[in-house]
Amino acid sequence: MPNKNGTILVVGGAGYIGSHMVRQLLAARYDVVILDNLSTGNRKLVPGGELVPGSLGDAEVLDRLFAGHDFDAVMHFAAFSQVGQSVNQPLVYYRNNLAETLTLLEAMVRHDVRRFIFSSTAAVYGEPTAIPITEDHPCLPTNPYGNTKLAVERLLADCDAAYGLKHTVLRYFNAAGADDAGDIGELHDPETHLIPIVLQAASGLIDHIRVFGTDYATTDGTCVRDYVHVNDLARAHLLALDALMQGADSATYNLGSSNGYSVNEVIAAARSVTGKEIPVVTGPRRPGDPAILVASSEKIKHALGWKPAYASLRTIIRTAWNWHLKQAH
Ligand SMILES: NC(=O)c1ccc[n+]([C@@H]2O[C@H](COP(=O)([O-])OP(=O)(O)OC[C@H]3O[C@@H](n4cnc5c(N)ncnc54)[C@H](O)[C@@H]3O)[C@@H](O)[C@H]2O)c1
Ligand SMILES: O=c1ccn([C@@H]2O[C@H](COP(=O)(O)OP(=O)(O)O[C@H]3O[C@H](CO)[C@H](O)[C@H](O)[C@H]3O)[C@@H](O)[C@H]2O)c(=O)[nH]1
Repeated sequence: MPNKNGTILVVGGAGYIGSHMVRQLLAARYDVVILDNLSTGNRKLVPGGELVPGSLGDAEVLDRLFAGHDFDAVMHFAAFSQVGQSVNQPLVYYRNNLAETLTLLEAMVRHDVRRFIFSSTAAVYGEPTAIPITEDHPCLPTNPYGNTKLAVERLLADCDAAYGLKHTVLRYFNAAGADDAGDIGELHDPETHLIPIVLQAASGLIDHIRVFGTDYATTDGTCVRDYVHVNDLARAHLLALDALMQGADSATYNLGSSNGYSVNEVIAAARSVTGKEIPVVTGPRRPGDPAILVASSEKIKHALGWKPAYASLRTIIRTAWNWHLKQAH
């Protein structure tokens, strides 16, 4: 049966969040083309659609892609996203996250594709002055990664004004969990995110989890974050896509659960879900980590009716554990 809803280019669709997006788009009967250079992604995460290996900074590849398909919209997940690495290699980050995105936007304008959904981040806010963080909180990133994302946000606003490029900016807080089927999930090498590392410690793949800092001004001294399920992130994109298809104006939304959990609380929840001991050692703060990041997601709730379906941290961890166990076998 032919797909009826449209054709979407998913850039970075072989990555963690992008692969969950591809699955939801296919389920919602969109045709999906994935552009991914597999730099941090993995072919085995791609759940369907047409994978075109290549870089979004390659104008020739883009021209061929846009000439060969009638895209209704582009979803852009491709980026490097390790904060610490961005501090040491800013040129690599500005090249990959900003310059390559410029090439993609140029191709879109050239081929008259004017709907765009962008994966931004809580890192655009920097050190928050108020919690929960609303979208009108000042944007003062504290690292090059956040700077590159904010630069793209500003570029998008200018492209809307000049070329009518309608876009939705989605500022994710901490993406976590895996699809319930257990066949796609977080697969980074090296892994830097808390929950997958905690689960590696639970299964004995690593000796312990190191807690970065126990002297923050939080209830137990460890950093507080807002964990949001990867399928909830993908569902927000579907809602944003629907809105853009119906002529919505450009908008910026936070995506979080609005609940904050400390690193110690995440470890405790993981112990309870896995039934494993999870050895912990404490270490110094990781440079650049704000003490508390918790989203207000009221704006997208009101505008698009989005609400996380995976509301509890335990449920989120359970889906990640399910994926982790299937990986091991
Ligand atoms: N994971 C999180 O908690 C989180 C939080 C906030 C924002 N984000 C943003 O969400 C997006 C997806 O994150 P993720 O965790 O799925 O990352 P990921 O590394 O798993 O996925 C990124 C994908 O993009 C591809 N890619 C990177 N550069 C490319 C290029 N130049 N050309 C083509 N493909 C390229 C990679 O191969 C990979 O498949 C990123 O933009 C990230 O900055 C992630
Ligand atoms: O081995 C570890 C790994 C992480 N942490 C702590 O766990 C918390 C969560 O860390 P993650 O690395 O999982 O996530 P971040 O909050 O650093 O980063 C997330 O949010 C950022 C925005 O602030 C970016 O968007 C980034 O891409 C996204 O993964 C932090 O307090 C971190 O210090 C540890 O204690 N030990």
